[in-house]
Amino acid sequence: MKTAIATVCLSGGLDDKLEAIANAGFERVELFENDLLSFNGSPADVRRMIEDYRLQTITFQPFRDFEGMPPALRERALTRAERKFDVMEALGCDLLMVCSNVSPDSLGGIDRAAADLRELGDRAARRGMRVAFEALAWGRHINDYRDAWEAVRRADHPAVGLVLDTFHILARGTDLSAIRAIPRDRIFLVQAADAPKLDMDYLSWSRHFRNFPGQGDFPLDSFMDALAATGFDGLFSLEIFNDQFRSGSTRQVAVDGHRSLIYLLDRLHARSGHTVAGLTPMPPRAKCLGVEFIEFALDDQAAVPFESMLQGLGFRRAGQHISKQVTRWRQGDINIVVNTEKEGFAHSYNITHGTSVCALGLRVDDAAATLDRAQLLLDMPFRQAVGPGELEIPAVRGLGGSLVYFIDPKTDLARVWDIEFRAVADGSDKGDAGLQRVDHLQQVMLYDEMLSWLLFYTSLLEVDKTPAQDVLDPGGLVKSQVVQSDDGRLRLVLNGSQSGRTQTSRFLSEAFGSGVQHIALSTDDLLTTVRQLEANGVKLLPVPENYYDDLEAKSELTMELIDTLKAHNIFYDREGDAEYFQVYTNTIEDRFFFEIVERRGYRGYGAVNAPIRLAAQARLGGRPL
Ligand SMILES: O=C(O)c1ccc(O)c(O)c1
Ligand SMILES: [Mg+2]
Repeated sequence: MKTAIATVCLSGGLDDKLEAIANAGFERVELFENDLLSFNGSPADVRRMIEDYRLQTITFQPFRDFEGMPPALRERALTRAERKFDVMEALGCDLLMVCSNVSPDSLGGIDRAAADLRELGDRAARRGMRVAFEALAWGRHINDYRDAWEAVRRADHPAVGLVLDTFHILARGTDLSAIRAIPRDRIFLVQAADAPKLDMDYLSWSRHFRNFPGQGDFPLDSFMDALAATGFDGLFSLEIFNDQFRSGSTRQVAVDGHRSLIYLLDRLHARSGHTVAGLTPMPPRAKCLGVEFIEFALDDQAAVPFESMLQGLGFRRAGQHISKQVTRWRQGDINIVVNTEKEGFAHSYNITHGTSVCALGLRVDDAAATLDRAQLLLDMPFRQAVGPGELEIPAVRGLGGSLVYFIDPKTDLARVWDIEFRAVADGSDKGDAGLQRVDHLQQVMLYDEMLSWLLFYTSLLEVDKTPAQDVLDPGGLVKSQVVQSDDGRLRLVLNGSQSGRTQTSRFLSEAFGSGVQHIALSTDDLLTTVRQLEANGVKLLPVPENYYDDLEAKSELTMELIDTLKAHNIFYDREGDAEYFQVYTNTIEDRFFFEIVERRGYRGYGAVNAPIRLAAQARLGGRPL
């Protein structure tokens, strides 16, 4: 397919938009009339600028309120169209996109619309141009793609074709099967957009909340299957009206757009097995086998209390890097890497962000293939100098400029701990707390970044999103979006907030950007773990008594169990027969903390407990451990 993006998707002036579009790897654009009108230069100047970016203008749009006008207004509409053709001639664009009429003056009737489109087609053809007709979901008479197609079919003109815009089709829940019967050369343009499920009028939904394929809830894959059944191989463009995108980073949104398109076509390819023109085949989404390590960047001073906290949590010093100031701490299947180097990536990360997680190591089935896929998805690979005897671990840039490393079981990467680390004696007098695995990571980000990172993870790894939730923080609402693998081996909670006073927002300002705010580690027996933590001198986040009174009122737990939970500050949640137990450490440097969980068949994250936890943390104001 010949992929493109509409200028309306992005923020900035037309020149900023075109630069971002070209830099994101697009070769074609849909030019929105407003972007031309607000540009300080002639259509010929715009044409030159577009050509300088080696872009091609595939369509000029929208042309409104055309079909079905009563005779007195019909002539005016046709004259208006001629003026657009003049502009298009200067732009070097040959396709005018006409959206269905919303005017109260317009009249219904497919034959009337067809006759108007035929006349417009004649006029376009005389100038070597074409027109493409789209049903707006809120069109006055034509608001269903099947009616738009019928009008185009009856117009029976080689210069008149159909636009399929997934928003208008999927927002109305229109049956997709009729798409399969449309001859592919009659579809002049496909516009792709996703959107969250919302209960609102079509126009507001469309103009403010569309997002890129894969970021919303629409069944785009079903649409793609129907489209592919026609053999369609033509113009395929992103057309997203989204307030956030239009105030966001032009560059980032353009890259996200291209990534979403590549991923959409990749899914089509994976389902059908057929080659998709315009798509470089790529390795499948990486199966994530777990978190191999979490690396912290610290300075020498911060490392002292941090490492003593790790000891309190039952971690043992297990290895020292062969050439760097990097220590491996271990418990169960969990590896925490403490990096206090004075140069290199972790050091610069520490200078910018303070004590923080600078890298995640993910266990995947094939690390090299994962990196290949990442590059084809326009993710940013990362390389740094590798010392003698060290491994080059494939990595890409992740949240906040941190790194995501890929480790696999089939190469030397599986032996990274043996190759790059030498064993050291521990000497800790603190007991092992029975922590087994990384259960989940919570990453905090700007609200406007959430859709970007959702797409980053879901396009690269075999993880899927669950419905977003609003969590109440004493300082405002926090939006929380989970991405996780089916088997729970990778669970990420992405949090963002539009309020400046939430824990989420404080993290962003204090850590100078997005990053990991908390790490949840799992145990098979939380009560035993907590007793050991207490023996090790670890202070857990105190939970208010009211919580347990409420728990007693709403659950069927025995008084004895509730008393135990209360005595140890354990949160509880239940889903059917599945149970969840959680405790939190106090915050470190007022922003980072650990959570310890025991899952008994439970698949959630204790969202009901989050407001109480956030309030308790806000009250404490992050007392050091
Ligand atoms: O919201 C609109 O008016 C509008 C304009 C052009 C389009 O292609 C579209 O899908 C919607
Ligand atoms: Mg459209």
